[in-house]
Amino acid sequence: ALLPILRYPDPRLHKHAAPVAVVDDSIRQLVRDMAETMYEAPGVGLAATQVDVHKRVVVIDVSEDRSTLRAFINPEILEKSGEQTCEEGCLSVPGVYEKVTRAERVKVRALDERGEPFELEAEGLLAVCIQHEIDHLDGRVFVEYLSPLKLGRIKARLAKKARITA
Ligand SMILES: O=C(O)C[C@@H](Cc1ccccc1)C(=O)SCC(=O)c1ccccc1
Ligand SMILES: [Zn+2]
Repeated sequence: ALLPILRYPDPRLHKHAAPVAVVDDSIRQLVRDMAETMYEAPGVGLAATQVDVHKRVVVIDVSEDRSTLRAFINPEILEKSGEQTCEEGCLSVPGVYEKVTRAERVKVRALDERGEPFELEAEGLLAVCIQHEIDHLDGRVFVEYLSPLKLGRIKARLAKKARITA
């Protein structure tokens, strides 16, 4: 099912997600709904926080042909190296694309949809996306890395847009 995506600056985007205790059918259904929502947006990633479910679940698909869905449950970054500055977007902050500097490579450990632990070394957009999504689980939104001046302008623009659509 398509899930509604919270829009910044919704305070629920700043809640800290709780670890998943058991990867059961309800978590697998959440992964399916998040994947459907991500592909429809469209996006290359989605964190459960963004659909107001405060559990540590992330889906990512950075493949060109949108055919490689990856689920990360209770993801943890084990190692980070290098630096890269990448233009990022966010489904919770529509229409805003800004450069953010993050680690170039990450080694991440997570559970898959079967509840099996796995480790993945990622670089490029996949590494950027993993860091962006884990930030969501920790209640962080990428625009908060920008200067206060830029963040102020973004908030003003979003507030204006919200007023018109309201
Ligand atoms: O808000 C999110 O987590 C999704 C976000 C993930 C992300 C994108 C780029 C850099 C870092 C993190 C998005 O997917 S924004 C939309 C987007 O970038 C995109 C959409 C369709 C095709 C390719 C990219
Ligand atoms: Zn985002």
